[in-house]
Amino acid sequence: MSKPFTIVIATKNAGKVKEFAHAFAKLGIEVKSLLDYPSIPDIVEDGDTFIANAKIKAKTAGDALGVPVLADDSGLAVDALNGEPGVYSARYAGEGASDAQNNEKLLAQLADKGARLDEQPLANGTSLLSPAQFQCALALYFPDNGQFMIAEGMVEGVIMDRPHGDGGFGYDPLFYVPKLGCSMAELSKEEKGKISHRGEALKQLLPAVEKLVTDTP
Ligand SMILES: O=P(O)(O)OP(=O)(O)OP(=O)(O)OC[C@H]1O[C@@H](n2cnc3c(O)ncnc32)[C@H](O)[C@@H]1O
Ligand SMILES: [Mg+2]
Repeated sequence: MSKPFTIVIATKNAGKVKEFAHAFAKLGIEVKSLLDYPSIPDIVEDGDTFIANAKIKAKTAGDALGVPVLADDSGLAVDALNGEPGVYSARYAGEGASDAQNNEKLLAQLADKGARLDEQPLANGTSLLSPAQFQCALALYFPDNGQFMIAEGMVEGVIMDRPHGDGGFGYDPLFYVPKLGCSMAELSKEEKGKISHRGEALKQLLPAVEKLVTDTP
């Protein structure tokens, strides 16, 4: 049996790695991440947009490893906070902040603004605070010709005043998905992948990744 194709994802986020591994496993593709290549130094994400940061991560890792690399830059845009935290989502509560610290800061900022939707609270007493979107940019970089393929995805939700669920990562426990009637953290990887910003972007790049598999000797 031939060795499975491995794609490198330029991320150190274990939650993203699990989601990509789940999606690619169905195609018989294995996933490696920057957690497997500790010799690649931390990448400075100083772009103004998700696309710019995804390109920086994919190019840095792709040039270092000499193989095509996929990178994900993503985040949460909250209407009541004028689109914040946006590209600062990972470091909202400061450089190296944990998911719990970022979630706490998000709730504190929304409380400061007195953000609350007029609608009835959810059945479990939870209140809805502000519409929000998860956004994702993916960049697939080819070091042999310096070209990128880019895809974007987005999912609409509403920030709740308390966390629900223990799946996913990041802001998932605070992100209510109206069309499913639960939080993003209450979904399985399969369910999240079908509706998420990352799932939507990945769907667009899958044909290119499959071509990579068939073109690689
Ligand atoms: O840069 P890498 O190494 O990929 O990992 P990161 O966690 O720093 O990733 P980003 O720079 O793209 O920052 C995205 C942040 O946005 C949040 N985020 C992105 N996608 C999410 C998702 O599917 N669910 C919950 N939160 C998400 C989460 O807090 C991430 O840390
Ligand atoms: Mg990052």
